[in-house]
Amino acid sequence: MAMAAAACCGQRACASLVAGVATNGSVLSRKAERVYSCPSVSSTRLKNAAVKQLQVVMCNLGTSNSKLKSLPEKTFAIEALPFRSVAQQTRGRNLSTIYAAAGAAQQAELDDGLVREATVEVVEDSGSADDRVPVTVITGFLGSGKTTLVNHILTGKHGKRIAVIENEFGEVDIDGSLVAAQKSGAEDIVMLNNGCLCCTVRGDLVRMLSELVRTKKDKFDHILVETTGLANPLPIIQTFFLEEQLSVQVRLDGVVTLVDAKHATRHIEEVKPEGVVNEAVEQIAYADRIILNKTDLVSESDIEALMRQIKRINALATVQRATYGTVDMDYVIGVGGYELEKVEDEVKAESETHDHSHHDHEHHDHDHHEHHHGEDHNHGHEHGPDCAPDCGHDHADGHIHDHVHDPGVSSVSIVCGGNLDIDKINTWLEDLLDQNSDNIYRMKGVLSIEGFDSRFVFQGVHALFEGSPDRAWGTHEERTNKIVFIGRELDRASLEKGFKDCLV
Ligand SMILES: Nc1nc2c(ncn2[C@@H]2O[C@H](COP(=O)(O)OP(=O)(O)OP(=O)(O)O)[C@@H](O)[C@H]2O)c(=O)[nH]1
Repeated sequence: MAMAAAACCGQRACASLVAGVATNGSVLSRKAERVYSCPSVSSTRLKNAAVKQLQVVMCNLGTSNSKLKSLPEKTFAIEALPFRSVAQQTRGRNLSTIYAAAGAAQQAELDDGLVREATVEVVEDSGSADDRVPVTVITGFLGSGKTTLVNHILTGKHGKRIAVIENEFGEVDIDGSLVAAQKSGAEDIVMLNNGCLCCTVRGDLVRMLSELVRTKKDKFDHILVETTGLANPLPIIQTFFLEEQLSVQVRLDGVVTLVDAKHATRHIEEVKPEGVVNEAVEQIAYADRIILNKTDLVSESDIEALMRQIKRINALATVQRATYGTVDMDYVIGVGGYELEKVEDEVKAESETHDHSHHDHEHHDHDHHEHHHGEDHNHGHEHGPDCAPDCGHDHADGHIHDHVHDPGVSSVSIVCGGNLDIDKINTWLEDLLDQNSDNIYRMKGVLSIEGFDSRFVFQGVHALFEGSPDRAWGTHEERTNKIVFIGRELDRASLEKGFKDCLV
């Protein structure tokens, strides 16, 4: 599934919950089976999709007819800021762009770049499988067991042919570190050893992936990328969405992070100078799957404490204990960490493990300092993540609170029933990403929008954001909103209040 990306949209990225289309400012019933949100990433899929009916939905001011007409037949592009409803746009807040083209025949009038009328009906046919090569990024602090896991995967009985890109600093002893890999006959092991993937050799990663796919695509089914122990996963993740050419060849299947049960706490708790990232924390925060490795070296209580610490950072990823990276292949391959179809499972699993009604998330207590926003208007108490939005304190009044919130990386989950007003949730999410996308590492959610029969799912990495209508709510299904943020300096109370203010 494609993710909208800044590079391809030419503006901050975007996706659309806008499934309904409107005339005269009113929202009509949704007709889209699937709304794609990025032209470049999904082009392969789109070419294969059976477009039943497709008309121009909406056009940004300034998007010319010729631009739309120049798109090849049976392709379309949609770009939009999150959750922006047609009503809002026609009121002149021209932040979104949704445009589509499926041959000129059904195009709506576009003379002045505004939408007159539109419907979208795109039906994905069964032959429209995504044929991009999946890539798993394996990360984890120095010595956590990454190569051991790679060897385990390469020697496993999964029937997949795997290529490996291995990033090491300096000289690498291939014979030593990847003996099993070589014996197992991995399709390709490519070394990247002149720097770190997340910074100096990112261009090399792009070239290598492209080259592998271009020359040997029929020789393997999956690519593993093993990062250095000090890599920050974010630039690597972004590469898959922002490099347009690459994004049509490969797709990021997931980030798997190894955590060394013996040493991780020390690394996680290390206080870094201002502006310096703590790689161990970042690696956990961006993970889709976490392997708590080397559990043979620590006690049960240490494992449990570390589990809690990991969950506070990343409430979305599943965590599995292991020794020598021995986990089921399904756990690391075929993760679908960026697929909207998987969002529900992840968000559901998270919400089931937490009792949200009691706000029982603990502080992410490493790397903390009290965060005083001022001394002169001290409310005489501290309130942090445990403080409910309706606690009676004004969270949004611009007053200076003596206010503790978590300056580290943590997760905030919000679960609540009720329907959301599409305009309000649009605006809230858009403002949130506008103001805070640097701090919001990942977000996933399932939403219930007033007036819509279908659920809406979305997921994002910083400003990269993708959303889509999902299946219809069941007749007896409770319409519950679930949303999970992972990020830095998340203010739980403010997020909860902002979200709940969007309820009708
Ligand atoms: N006791 C124990 N040792 C392990 C386990 N997993 C891996 N090791 C050992 O830990 C050492 C480091 O493992 P690697 O797989 O090389 O770790 P890495 O993350 O690739 O290391 P770097 O590339 O240096 O960051 C090796 O000696 C492994 O045999 C485990 O579960 N238990």
